Amino acid sequence: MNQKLILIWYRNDLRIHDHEPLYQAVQEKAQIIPLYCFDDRQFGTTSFGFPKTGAFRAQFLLESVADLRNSLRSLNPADLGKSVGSNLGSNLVVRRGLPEQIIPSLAKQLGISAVYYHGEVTSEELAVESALKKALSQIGVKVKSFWGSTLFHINELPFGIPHIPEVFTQFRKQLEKSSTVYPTFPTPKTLPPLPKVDVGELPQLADLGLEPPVPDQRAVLKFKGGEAAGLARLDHYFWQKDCLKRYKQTRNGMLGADYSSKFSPWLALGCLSPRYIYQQVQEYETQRVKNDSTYWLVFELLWRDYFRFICAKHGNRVFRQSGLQGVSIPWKVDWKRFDLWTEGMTGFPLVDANMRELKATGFISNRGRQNVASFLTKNLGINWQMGAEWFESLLIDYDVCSNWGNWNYTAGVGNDARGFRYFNIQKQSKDYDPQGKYVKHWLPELTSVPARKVHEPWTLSSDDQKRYGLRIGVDYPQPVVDLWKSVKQNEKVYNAALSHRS
Ligand SMILES: Cc1cc2nc3c(=O)[nH]c(=O)nc-3n(C[C@H](O)[C@H](O)[C@H](O)COP(=O)(O)OP(=O)(O)OC[C@H]3O[C@@H](n4cnc5c(N)ncnc54)[C@H](O)[C@@H]3O)c2cc1C
Ligand SMILES: Nc1ncnc2c1ncn2[C@@H]1O[C@H](COP(=O)(O)OP(=O)(O)OP(=O)(O)O)[C@@H](O)[C@H]1O
Repeated sequence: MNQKLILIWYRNDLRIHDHEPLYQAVQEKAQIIPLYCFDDRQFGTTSFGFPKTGAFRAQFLLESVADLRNSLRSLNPADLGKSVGSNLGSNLVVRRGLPEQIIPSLAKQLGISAVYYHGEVTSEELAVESALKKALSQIGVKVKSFWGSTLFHINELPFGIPHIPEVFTQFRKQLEKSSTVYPTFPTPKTLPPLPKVDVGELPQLADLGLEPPVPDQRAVLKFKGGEAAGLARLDHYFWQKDCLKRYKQTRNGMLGADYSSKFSPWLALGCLSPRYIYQQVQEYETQRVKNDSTYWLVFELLWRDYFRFICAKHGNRVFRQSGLQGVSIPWKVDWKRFDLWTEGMTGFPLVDANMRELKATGFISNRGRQNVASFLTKNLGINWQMGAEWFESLLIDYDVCSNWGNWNYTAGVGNDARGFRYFNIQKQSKDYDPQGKYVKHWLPELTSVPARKVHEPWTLSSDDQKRYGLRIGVDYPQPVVDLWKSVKQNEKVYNAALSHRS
């Protein structure tokens, strides 16, 4: 009898550890073809005209795919056993184009009997899945979709998708009470060799129409894509530097490598599995310490799960201007002010430092994201979708559900109807950057301004401006709005929109 031939379609699951489709195919003693397709639709433009996958994201993706190929293929025998996945004896087939065309054509050419992959929940991804299923069913190829991106498996939810609680706390409490995290799937020790097939070259950034991003020495971390780098980051954060025991106290920081885990880019592309992180947290709790901080990292991973399940529940609502809540707010499409925001030229140092960091590195902290998103929507009253698309283009940890879900929240169109909430930028600046170290890191023009003035440079007298070598309106901008007045105006608009809701 001919051996079964299974194609593993890699998507946002670029790893070999805790990978159910790969594990299953090995269990079935099948021949295996791992495939990654660079889908041109992901390299087009967003509705507001930004590159859908910008250069930082694309670079991180290319590194991750290259690392997966390394893990899957035969390396130098001297590397055997040195790192996860070295010398598995297979390879990664790489193609560029539409998966729903490439996979059926490979299936015909090679006699593939089944295609296994991790399913997604949002419309662009689902559309590809259904086109693929249709094409494969026409040629009699079996398709099997697995659930694998979250900490809690979909089968472990104490409620069906249509009944997922809208409010995070209810979601979390029910899960914590009655669900368990599945153990990780074992990493295969070896794989069958690839059948004869052209493995294909990895594209370069230029092939994807992108310029290589210029590295910025001020970045929090030299992020490198791939499972090996993701596992190394975990080892560093938990085991080498012992940072997990202080995570809850440091997680709101903005400066430096270790205030938070920085796992998000690897999680977004599936280089790290959340269940593996969970297992390591448990190990840490046994070997080192169990405290609020070790709990809190898992708590944050639950936010990630929550957004994914909420997207599965609500479909395209998360992308719509009226958001999950369905509230029509007359958002502005003010390109002039939007550009000041993206360039970090609003005149508010905390906002500007974060926006410059984002543009220069493709990453900013959670504290930063909340503040800049609040400023765009609650102070400038600008359409939150423009902000979400800007993040989509730039963030190396772009995760469709976490990004659009969090933007829904900060814009006040999410499903936690708690009214018009906003961040007081001046208070946030003083609370989270009391010495001004963060803003000075990204805004060198403010270097000599003393801490007590650095978050409100517009209040400097002309003598002080001379003393600190800073001309407001020339070297650093005047504030683009009055913080207080703008928030009050937008609150009125928001409340009026809510009261007109049917
Ligand atoms: C407007 C906005 C947009 C965002 N867009 C994204 C995005 O595209 N991708 C993304 O992964 N996160 C997004 N976040 C959530 C959060 O800011 C990042 O996950 C976090 O900053 C990543 O850094 P870290 O890995 O060091 O986080 P840590 O503090 O170390 O947290 C550990 C992990 O928990 C998860 N997590 C933490 N906070 C959140 C949250 N609020 N929502 C969902 N998951 C969370 C992440 O997977 C993170 O890696 C967004 C937040 C906001 C306010
Ligand atoms: N993974 C993704 N990343 C970013 N944007 C996405 C993703 N998946 C879907 N979208 C966006 O979601 C939007 C789809 O929402 P929209 O409600 O306009 O579609 P629709 O065709 O009207 O949906 P429906 O058929 O449910 O009415 C599109 O702009 C699409 O690009």
